[in-house]
This record gives sequence, C-alpha cells and structure tokens, in this order.
Amino acid sequence: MVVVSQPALDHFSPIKSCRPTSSLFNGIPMVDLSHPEASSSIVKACEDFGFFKVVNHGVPMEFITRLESEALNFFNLPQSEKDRAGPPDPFGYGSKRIGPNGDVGWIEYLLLNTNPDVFSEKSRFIFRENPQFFWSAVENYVAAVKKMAFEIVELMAEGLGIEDRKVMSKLLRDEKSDSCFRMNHYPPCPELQALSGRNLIGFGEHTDPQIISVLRSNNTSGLQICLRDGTWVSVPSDHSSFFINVGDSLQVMTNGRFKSLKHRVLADPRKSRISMIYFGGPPLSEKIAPLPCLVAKGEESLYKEFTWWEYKKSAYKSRLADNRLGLFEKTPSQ
Ligand SMILES: C=C1C[C@]23C[C@@]1(O)CC[C@H]2[C@@]12CC[C@H](O)[C@@](C)(C(=O)O1)[C@H]2[C@@H]3C(=O)O
Ligand SMILES: O=C(O)CCC(=O)C(=O)O
Ligand SMILES: [Fe+2]
Repeated sequence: MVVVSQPALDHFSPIKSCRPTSSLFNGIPMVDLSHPEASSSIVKACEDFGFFKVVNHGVPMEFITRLESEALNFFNLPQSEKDRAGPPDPFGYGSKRIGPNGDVGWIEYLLLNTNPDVFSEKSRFIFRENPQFFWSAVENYVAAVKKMAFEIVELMAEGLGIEDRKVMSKLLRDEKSDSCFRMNHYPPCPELQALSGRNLIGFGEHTDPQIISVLRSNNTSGLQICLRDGTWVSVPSDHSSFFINVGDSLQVMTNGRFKSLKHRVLADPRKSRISMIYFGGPPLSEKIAPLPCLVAKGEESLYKEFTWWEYKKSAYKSRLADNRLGLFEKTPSQ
C-alpha cells in the first residue's frame, strides 16, 4: 500500500480527488454544421444529452491555435505577474478558488467579459501590461465562436419548429448580452497521482447558468459529463472540434424539454489541459421564461418568473454543485 505523507496531501487540500476513469465515452452526438439535417440533429442531441460535438464549424484553425499559444504564454508567466490580474471580481485571473463561495479546484483561469465596455480594471491590465497576451487573439476567436453560437441557436429554433428563428440568437447578438469568456488551465498533478493513484478535481460538478456554452480544449481529456442515469463518463478530447452545453436558461426557455448538463473536469496527472469557453447569456434585464410556442395548450411553465439578473445574482450566492434552477421551479425537484 502507498502511504501518503500528510505534508504532501496538505499541498492539495482541500481540493477533492477521485479515482481515474479510463473509459472514454463514444456515444457523444456529433453535429456537422454543414449538413442539411443539422437542425434536427441539434434538437435530438439537446433532448437526449444536453451536449454535443460540432464539426465543420467554420471557426478558422489559425484563430484557435493563436489564442491557445497566447493563453499558454499567459499561464507560463511568473505567479506574481499573473496575480496582478487577480483576484477575480468575477473577471480577471483566478487560481484554485472558483467563484465567491469556497469552491476550489486544480485550476487557474482568466475570466473575461465579452463586452469590452464592461472590462474590469483587471482585465484591462492583462491586455495593457502583458504585450505577450494579445487582445486581438481573444477578439478574433470570440467573434468567430459567437458567430457559430448564433448559427447553432438559430438551427435549434428551426429544429424546434419556431417561426422566428432568431428568437434566441437575438439575445446573444444583443449588444447588452451578458456573455463571458473563460480560459482554463489545469496543470498536471503528477505528485498526487504517484502518491495516491487518484486524479484531482480541476473544476467541480456544475451546470452552466447561461443559454449556451461553447467549449474547445487542447488534446488533453478531463472533461466528464453526467449521463441521465447519474454515471460520469469522460469526453474524448478533440482539439479541432467544439463541444456545446445546454445551459440552465435554455432549459427554462424550452420548459424543460432540453436539460442543462452537469459536467466537471478531472486534472490529468501528466498533461496540462487548456480549455476556452464562451458562455452566451441574455441581457441582464431579459425575462427568462419558456418560449410561448414551446408550451403546449393546457400546459404551464414549470418555472417561476425571473430575469437573467435575478438568476445570476442567485447563482453567485450558490456553490458550484448546487441545483441553482431548483429555487426557480414551481414544483421543486429533488
Ligand atoms: C461557484 C461559482 C462559480 C460560478 C459562479 C458560482 O457562484 C456558480 C456558477 C459558476 C459558473 C459556472 C459556469 C461558468 O464557468 C461561470 C463563469 C458562470 O457563469 O457560472 C462560473 C462562475 C464563476 O466562476 O464565476
Ligand atoms: O475546462 C473545461 O473543460 C470545462 C470548464 C467549465 O465547465 C466551466 O468553465 O464552466
Ligand atoms: Fe461549465
């Protein structure tokens, strides 16, 4: 038996760990955005999983590789320099702590508002004083990913048989859209693996609060999703594709037809993982409610009335793993 010394464990405490799962899940739906049937595949994937992979997405590979290398440059800076861009408020650089309520993970990250008008001072610092870290790389990448996200929600509306195909995309396209962009770095954790044979939790289980999340990572796996039967499965990494998550707000807008997906990230013992996620949210004042055309005659909304601002305020009072939507359900689920 391997005896783990207390000082070694203290280094990771209180970050949780779990047994490594070697099996990769091969059942993730794949949507080819250039296929004529893409809209119905999107709807099916959202109903069955709340998650799917996108190929033929139209985001230029040069934007992807450039941003990844800029992100690596940033995360390779000395700790004292990175700390000047933090702590997150929620925007800026953060390390180990996720959110304001005591969640921790084996992670460092940069969280940015996609609207440059609302850049926090810290975000300004990152780009003004770190010439290695190019704002233009973020701008090009985010613009291309947003375009893809708009197309995906428009195809979704089409697949759902909604007359106004822009009903969701206009919320993301709105100049007041409350969207954000996150770059995560999960350093390797060889010591713990050697000591205990376990993987550190990089980002604990949670659902994303927004409408849609668009994720891309390097070729290091670690992302896991929770299937309907409660089992956690690992998503095979694919550095040239994107992964889409249904967020809590989309669950509400479809009156529960699509479910937001619980996911988490395990750090790899040997390889670092870099991920970049665009979280598409509505304007703060927007009412989040089931789209009337998705509520059948005689049916009711499953949710109380709330604005995105009210939901976000409540989300920021919650812990990562909390069932945030539970507070807004008319009939609370367990
Ligand atoms: C613990 C928290 C971090 C988070 C805000 C929260 O209070 C609960 C939701 C978390 C989450 C998950 C998805 C995104 O990564 C994120 C930016 C978001 O909008 O909600 C994070 C928040 C965060 O890291 O600030
Ligand atoms: O880093 C990842 O792959 C996923 C992170 C995540 O779920 C998040 O930032 O909300
Ligand atoms: Fe997430």
